[in-house]
Amino acid sequence: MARRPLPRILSNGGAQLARSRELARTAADSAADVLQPLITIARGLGRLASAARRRWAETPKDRRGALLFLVASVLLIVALMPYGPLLAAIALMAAAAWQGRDRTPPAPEGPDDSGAQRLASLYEALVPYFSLAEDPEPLYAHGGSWEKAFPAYEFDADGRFAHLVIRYPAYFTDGEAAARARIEHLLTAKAGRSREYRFDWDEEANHLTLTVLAPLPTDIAAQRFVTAPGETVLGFTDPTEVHRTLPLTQGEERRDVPPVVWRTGPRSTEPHLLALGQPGSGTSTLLRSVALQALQHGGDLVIVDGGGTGEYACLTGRDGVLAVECGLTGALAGLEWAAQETERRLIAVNRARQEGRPPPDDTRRPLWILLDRPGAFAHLASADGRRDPQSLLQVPLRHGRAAQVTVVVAEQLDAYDTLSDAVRQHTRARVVLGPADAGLLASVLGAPPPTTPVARIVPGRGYAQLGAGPVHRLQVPATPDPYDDAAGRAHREAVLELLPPRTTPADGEHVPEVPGGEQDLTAPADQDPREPGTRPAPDDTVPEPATGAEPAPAGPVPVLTEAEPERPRTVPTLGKPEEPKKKRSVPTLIKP
Ligand SMILES: Nc1ncnc2c1ncn2[C@@H]1O[C@H](COP(=O)(O)OP(=O)(O)OP(=O)(O)O)[C@@H](O)[C@H]1O
Repeated sequence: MARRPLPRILSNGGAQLARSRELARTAADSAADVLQPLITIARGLGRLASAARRRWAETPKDRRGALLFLVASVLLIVALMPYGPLLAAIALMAAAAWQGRDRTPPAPEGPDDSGAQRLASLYEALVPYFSLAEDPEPLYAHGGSWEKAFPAYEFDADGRFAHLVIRYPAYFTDGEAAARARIEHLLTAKAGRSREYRFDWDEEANHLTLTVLAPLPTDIAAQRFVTAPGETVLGFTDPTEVHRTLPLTQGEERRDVPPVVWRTGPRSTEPHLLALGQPGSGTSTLLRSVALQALQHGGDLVIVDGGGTGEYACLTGRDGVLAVECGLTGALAGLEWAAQETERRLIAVNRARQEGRPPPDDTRRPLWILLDRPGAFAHLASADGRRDPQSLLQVPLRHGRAAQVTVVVAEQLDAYDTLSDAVRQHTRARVVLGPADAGLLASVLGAPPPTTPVARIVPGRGYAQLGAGPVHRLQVPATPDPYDDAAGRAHREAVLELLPPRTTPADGEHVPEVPGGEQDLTAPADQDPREPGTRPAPDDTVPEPATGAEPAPAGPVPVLTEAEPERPRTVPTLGKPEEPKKKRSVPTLIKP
């Protein structure tokens, strides 16, 4: 059953409190509107009373008696006159209303001088794009007035555009990407290149709205996100883009941030993910973040690291991590096992369905195949005359969804062409991190982002698109390698806290302690903490892997012989009927 988060008011009250505050503010505004005349009269009475007090204080003491006598006489005459008290009350109220009127001078209409100058210069710059010689009543003409062209505008404290609505003539070809791009480019230049903008084209009304976007938060550390099983937070985006927020903690601070949530599993329409980026843009960090979340939801992980830099060493030997492979031989073995496991699950699920039983438990635990830089292996494999590990992803990619198998591939942008067709076809969830021009983004994501590229890109910053959905700006939570001394200590500690305990090693197996591991983040630089966790490629050869579509020969799953005592599960011989009652343990890929 999906785990529901506690009502927020019980934990920190953030969203609920904000909603209550909003309601209270609306009620107060409505009440203020209704009670406005009363408020004005009361304010006026107060002003009259203080004027009377002032007058009394200014009157010399010897003349106060005469003044008092005069006031008393007036009051007496008024009281004795027919309708006197009524007329006096009306006069007093009128005087109070007059005195109590709002005297703040109205805000000046229109922009100040510098704003007007900006609008006029932008108008002139747009004339060549939005005018035609044959137009008898041009909206844009040199020396014309910008008032009709810009129905709404706002400036920030520095006098730069914060929001702008632009009208354009109906004949402008707003359906053409190139024509739009020219206008967006010009507006970006005129509004300042250092910021990010969103452009919304209303083709029906011939309106273009420019909105300045605030930078996405870069200080969000890895943590237990409040998500349901099957949901993975890829990162965080703009509040206008998604209708959901996640409660986050940052030390003492709590806040709600809109996430980009990717759904996996049998009902997902984009069950596999491809993350691309320039070197250093943060794709490995994204994979680490996905891995930690998968482990949080009880998934099993097979990690294959083509980069070979040991960035996943912190996961080696952890409960739920079946393998962290960084050599070609290990990668082939791990991926072949994953392909066979996918087939086994499919057969088991199918058989259960035919027999009218629910799918067996050992097919329900999510299996994640995380592959970082497969292009490096493709090159090695072809040089060595061996199989490209990517070919083993065919079955998990094509059929993994029904078998709770999810594939995540990270690759560098310039190696996009080295990805197999299966990877490109079946990874419908896409992320691009780091600098990339609009054309490249459109070809990788499927649609161009509706925002301008950012001038200075921090690691983990990019765009995400899930299936045919909108393109979101994305900032991946900081999930550094905890053994990377260059990363911030708080962020590394946050990752260490999320790591599951180490799996109890099977007989004779020794998972070495990582020097300076969880406790000591200040290990000397000359110690390489990554080394012990990673498994170098063994020299021995692996059995020639079976093709994804063909059933594997009967016998043990290659290389993977260690038993995991806590979670015995059956691994049937692929393509053959499962032998009743004969159980084999799930292989642990850590040690041959
Ligand atoms: N979301 C993020 N927040 C903060 N720092 C990040 C983030 N993503 C990456 N970094 C930092 O940027 C650096 C590069 O990150 P990472 O290794 O993940 O990039 P990469 O794309 O995998 O590069 P390469 O392929 O060259 O290894 C690291 O120091 C990492 O800590």
